[in-house]
Amino acid sequence: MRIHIRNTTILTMNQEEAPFIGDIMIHNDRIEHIIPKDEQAINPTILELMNHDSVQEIDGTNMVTMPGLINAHQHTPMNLLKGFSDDLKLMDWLEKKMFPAEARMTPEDMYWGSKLSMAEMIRSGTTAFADMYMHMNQIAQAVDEVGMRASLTRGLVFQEDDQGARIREAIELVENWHGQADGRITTMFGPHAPYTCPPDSLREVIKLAEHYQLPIHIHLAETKEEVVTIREHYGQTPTQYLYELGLFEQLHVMLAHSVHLTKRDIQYLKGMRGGVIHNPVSNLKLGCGIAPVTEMMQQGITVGLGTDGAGSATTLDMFQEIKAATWLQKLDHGDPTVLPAYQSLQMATIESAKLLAIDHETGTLEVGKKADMILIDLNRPHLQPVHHIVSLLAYSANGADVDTTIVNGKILMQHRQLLTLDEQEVIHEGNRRAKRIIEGI
Ligand SMILES: N[C@@H](CCSC[C@H]1O[C@@H](n2cnc3c(=O)[nH]cnc32)[C@H](O)[C@@H]1O)C(=O)O
Ligand SMILES: [Zn+2]
Repeated sequence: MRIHIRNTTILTMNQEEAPFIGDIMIHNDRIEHIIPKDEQAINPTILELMNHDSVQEIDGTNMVTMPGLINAHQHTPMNLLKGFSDDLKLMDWLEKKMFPAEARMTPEDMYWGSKLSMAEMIRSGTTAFADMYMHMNQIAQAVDEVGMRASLTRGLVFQEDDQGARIREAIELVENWHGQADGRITTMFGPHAPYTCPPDSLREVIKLAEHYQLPIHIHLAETKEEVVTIREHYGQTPTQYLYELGLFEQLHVMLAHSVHLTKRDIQYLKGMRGGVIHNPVSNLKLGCGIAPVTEMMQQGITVGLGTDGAGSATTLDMFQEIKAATWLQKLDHGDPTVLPAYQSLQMATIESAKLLAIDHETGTLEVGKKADMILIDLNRPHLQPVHHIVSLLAYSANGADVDTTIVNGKILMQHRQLLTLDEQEVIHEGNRRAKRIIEGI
């Protein structure tokens, strides 16, 4: 099965390669050819291939084709809790609203909540995401059916009883789903956060991750309160707490937030495998603070982008995260030259791919990589005139400008029509379930 994207402006996100007009040939799940226009005439095999009748044609005229966006930190079923509880401090929001609501959520709620998030993500140009939640089997099922790429983690909190059940669920997820769904699903282990994971529990999860040779996905230093709590309990910063437990010795680690870091904390993270997931909109909305993104990048730490759950994020539109990330850093440093447009797009593509340990497969458009890409329609007033495409994409585009979304060589949305899920059914089911879950909280 081949798909030929014709006459499109190609932004490969491979180093600082400038956008160019050309064609892309997809063969099954991979990128087979990327052909600049001026090379087509001298390449008869390509021309012969393009005119083959079994090729599905996509007219990419007036569209930019770029790597799909990668949301490196999500709690997808929380889309059912979007707008249910806003304007609260994190721990109040978590303890008084989220945890009670989550206690009512059934495995089927996770399936439909995750599908509602995936509908929103596909529409706004996200092709891969990292999820940390519970009842992960149903979420994996939804990912398998819808066709997205996902890194899945069973989030582990150790404040309540029956920890065994949660650990068993985490191991089942890894054993049943890692590498499944045509390789689109990968898995990690997820101790929730320093303040919900005492040392012994954290050591247990680290041992598990080392045994399975899989990464760790954890929240870190999101709020000032967390820093105070950990200092009171352990006399350390949250980062030092993780470092002393040996978290960074062998494992690939994804650290969500990492807002409140001292200079010494950043040194602890220097040279780590994996890196930091920056969630600027969530940090803004929860009043958490501004993560030291520029400083971490200067130390060579990989920094990708995520939205966090729809409970604390406002939408799952990664174009919004891109804008918030670059504009926050410019404001924080009083310097408009920090985190320029191209670098902010890299955070949402290849840098997030590195965090999910899938950058060998996706994150840039290169021959041989997986065919995960989006087509953005420039033919609209807010994206014209086209002086610098990279600036337009970083500073002007939004999720509604995405016309087509392709994952693993399969078209999930074309001309803004979702092709692998029934959007009205998902909206109906999501509403029905959300009402029950939040009743009386
Ligand atoms: N509550 C579940 C664990 C789910 S893991 C993911 C957890 O992270 C929580 N969460 C979502 N966003 C944030 C955030 O920004 N900071 C910390 N926790 C969050 C979310 O509400 C959820 O409880 C259990 O008891 O097994
Ligand atoms: Zn989170």
